[in-house]
Amino acid sequence: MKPLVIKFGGSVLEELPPAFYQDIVQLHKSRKWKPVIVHGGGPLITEMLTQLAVETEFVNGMRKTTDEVLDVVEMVLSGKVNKQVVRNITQAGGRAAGISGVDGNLIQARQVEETELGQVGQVEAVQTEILQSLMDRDFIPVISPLGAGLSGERYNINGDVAAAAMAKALGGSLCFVSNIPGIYREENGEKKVLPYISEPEAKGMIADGVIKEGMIPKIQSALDALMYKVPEVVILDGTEKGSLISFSKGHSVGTQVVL
Ligand SMILES: Nc1ncnc2c1ncn2[C@@H]1O[C@H](COP(=O)(O)OP(=O)(O)O)[C@@H](O)[C@H]1O
Ligand SMILES: CC(=O)N[C@@H](CCC(=O)OP(=O)(O)O)C(=O)O
Repeated sequence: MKPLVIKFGGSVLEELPPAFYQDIVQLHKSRKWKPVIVHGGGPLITEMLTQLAVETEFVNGMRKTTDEVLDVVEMVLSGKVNKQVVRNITQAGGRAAGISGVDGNLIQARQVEETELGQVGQVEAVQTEILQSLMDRDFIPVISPLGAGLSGERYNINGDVAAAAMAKALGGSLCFVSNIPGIYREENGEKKVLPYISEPEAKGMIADGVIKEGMIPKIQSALDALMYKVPEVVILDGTEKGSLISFSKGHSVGTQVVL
C-alpha cells in the first residue's frame, strides 16, 4: 500500500461533493493506497477574523500571524474544518481520525526566516509515529496544519507546506486538490491548463507574476517535495468528477509538477 497525501485547500473545501469523499474511501478500501489528508481553510479563517474585526494580510500567499490571529487559525482549522472533514469521510463510509500537527509532535516547527510574518512556522522535522498508529488501525488521518515549537509554542503552517512535509516523511505521492483544473498560462490570449510544469518554468512564471497568491506556496512545496524524492506531485480540481481516481490510475489529470 502506497501512502498518498491528499491536500485540499479552503478554496474548494465547501464545494467538494460527497463523491469526492467516496473516492478517498474507495482508494483506502482498494488496499493499494494509504490516504493521508491535510486540509487548509484559509477563506474560513479570513471570514472568522473579519467577523471578529481582526485585520489580516497575506504576503506571497502566507498569512501574517499575530498571537490573536493564531488563536483564530487554530480554532477554525482544528476545531471546525478538521472535524467537518472527518464527518464527511465517515459519511462516505470511511474511518477517519482528525489530529493537528501538534498532536504526537507530528510537525515540529520553528519561525520562518521572514520574521515579519509573525507566528508562521517552517517545518523542522516530522514525527510520523502517530500517523503510523492510525494507519495501522485502518484510519485515514486528517491533519490540520499547525506545528509545535521546541518550547511549547505553536505555529501557523501553510497547508501546502505541511502536506509536502507529510509526503516527504512518508515517501508518498502528493495530490493538491484545489478549485482550478491545474496551472494556467495564457497563450495567444487564451487561458490554457498546463499538463506539466517543470521547475525552471514554474520559477519563471512566479517571477513574471503568472503564478501568484496561493499558488506560490503550492508550487514551491511541490518542488520541495520532488527534490526530496516524493515520487509524483499533481495539482487537480476536486470538483471534477473522478479526478482523484484518474490520478490514482496513472491517467493524466490536472497539472503534474516535475523537476
Ligand atoms: N497560474 C495560475 N494558475 C492557476 N491558479 C493560479 C495561478 N496563479 C494564481 N492562482 C490562484 O491560486 C489559487 C489556488 O491557490 P489557493 O487559493 O491557495 O488554493 P487552496 O485553498 O486550494 O490551497 C487559484 O484559485 C488561483 O486564483
Ligand atoms: C501561514 C498560512 O498562510 N497559513 C494558512 C493556513 C491555512 C491554509 O493553508 O489554507 P489554504 O490551504 O486554504 O490556503 C492560513 O492562515 O490561511
